[in-house]
Amino acid sequence: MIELAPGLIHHPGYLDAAAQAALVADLAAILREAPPFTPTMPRTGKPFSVRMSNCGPLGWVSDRAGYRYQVAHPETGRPWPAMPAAVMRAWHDLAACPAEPEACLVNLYGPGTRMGLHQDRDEVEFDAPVLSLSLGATALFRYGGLERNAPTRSVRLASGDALVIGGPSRLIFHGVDRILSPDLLAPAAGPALPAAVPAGGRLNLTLRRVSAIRRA
Ligand SMILES: O=C(O)CCC(=O)C(=O)O
Ligand SMILES: [Fe+2]
Repeated sequence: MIELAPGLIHHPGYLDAAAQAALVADLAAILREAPPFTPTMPRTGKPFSVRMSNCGPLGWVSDRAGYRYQVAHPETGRPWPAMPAAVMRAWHDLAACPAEPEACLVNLYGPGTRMGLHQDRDEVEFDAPVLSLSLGATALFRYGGLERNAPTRSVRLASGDALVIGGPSRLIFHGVDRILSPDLLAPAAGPALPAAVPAGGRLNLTLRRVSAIRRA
């Protein structure tokens, strides 16, 4: 494990090849039950380039009305599928949090998809970390400080990597500059991703505690 900044902990190769393949199979079923949707920007309605789904009791959505968590898929109206046991295990293993995660956002990246610099701040509880798991093509992940204009660095997130965004880094600005094509890397790729993910693409899961942790 590598502490990139206080509370920002990279676990390269956290999931081995077998665990990645098993998680991809779980995600294929989740994406059939809760098909990827294209979120749009608040106010402008401009579409994101990343497509999304969720699992767990709550899911993150965005449209003209704003960013929010909700219990149902924005297009099917159905509840989100349950979080796979493997992602719950990763949370218990890495999050150092007394409460369960409530949302697992599933981001689908194609080779040209980016995600602009942002903070994850739609949750009520910031004492819990955000736990990220990556599958498929490697991403160039950018992270900075608590102000948008703070200096930034980047790290490659490869298939099987976990990243804990917590503690003093919980509200850092971060984003995905680009998805690296497999031929630039050795070894390439990771497991074959579900059909809903574009060829040469990437899946990223972020587990989040949304509501306040009840303290004794
Ligand atoms: O794909 C990633 O590595 C980051 C995703 C992210 O920042 C988010 O979904 O809020
Ligand atoms: Fe984020």
